[in-house]
Amino acid sequence: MTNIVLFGKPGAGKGTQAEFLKGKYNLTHLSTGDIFRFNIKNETELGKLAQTYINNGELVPDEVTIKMLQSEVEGNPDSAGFLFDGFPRTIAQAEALDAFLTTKNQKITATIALEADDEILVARLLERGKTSGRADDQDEEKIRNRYQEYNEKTAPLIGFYKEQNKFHAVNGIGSIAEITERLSNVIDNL
Ligand SMILES: Nc1ncnc2c1ncn2[C@@H]1O[C@H](COP(=O)(O)OP(=O)(O)O)[C@@H](O)[C@H]1O
Repeated sequence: MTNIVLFGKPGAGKGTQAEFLKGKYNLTHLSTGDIFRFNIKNETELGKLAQTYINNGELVPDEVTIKMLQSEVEGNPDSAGFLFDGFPRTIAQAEALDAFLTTKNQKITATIALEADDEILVARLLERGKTSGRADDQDEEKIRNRYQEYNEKTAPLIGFYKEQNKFHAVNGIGSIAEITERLSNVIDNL
């Protein structure tokens, strides 16, 4: 079983690449952002809980996010492996994920980061905001807040996975196909 964490700042292209990688490697794609947005759209209890955080560019509390992620994994018992996109985003989430996978005799195979400069990413998000309808993509202040959240809470995961020799990084600037190829090179050599 191959379990990959796709890592990167907001706008780095995780969702775009996941669409290609999931088919190529037969992985179940779990995007916490997509799951939250689906729940918001359908006005579920989870959606109501997450909405304010998301619209303000803040992280949804760990407790809520971890529980949701676990139930998504449990809901795919026949999966050949998972592509985690947008999770973990805090050390507490990463520890909970490791503990949870251990109970299933599984582990994270590798974490692959898509790297790009902040200015490029902010411009990409504002562009996406014109068509995505995402409130968190339309306001530069909320975007900045997501970067602050990333720097404070998510960036420490780089060290967490480096210590386990599981951290790989690829250049996230280039054509979509070029970047898929860079990611595939890493996965093929795991
Ligand atoms: N693992 C997580 N922990 C907490 N909140 C999350 C997590 N994943 C997604 N969210 C919430 O959903 C929002 C959108 O997620 P996502 O679509 O992955 O965003 P981005 O494009 O910023 O990477 C985040 O800004 C955050 O509020």
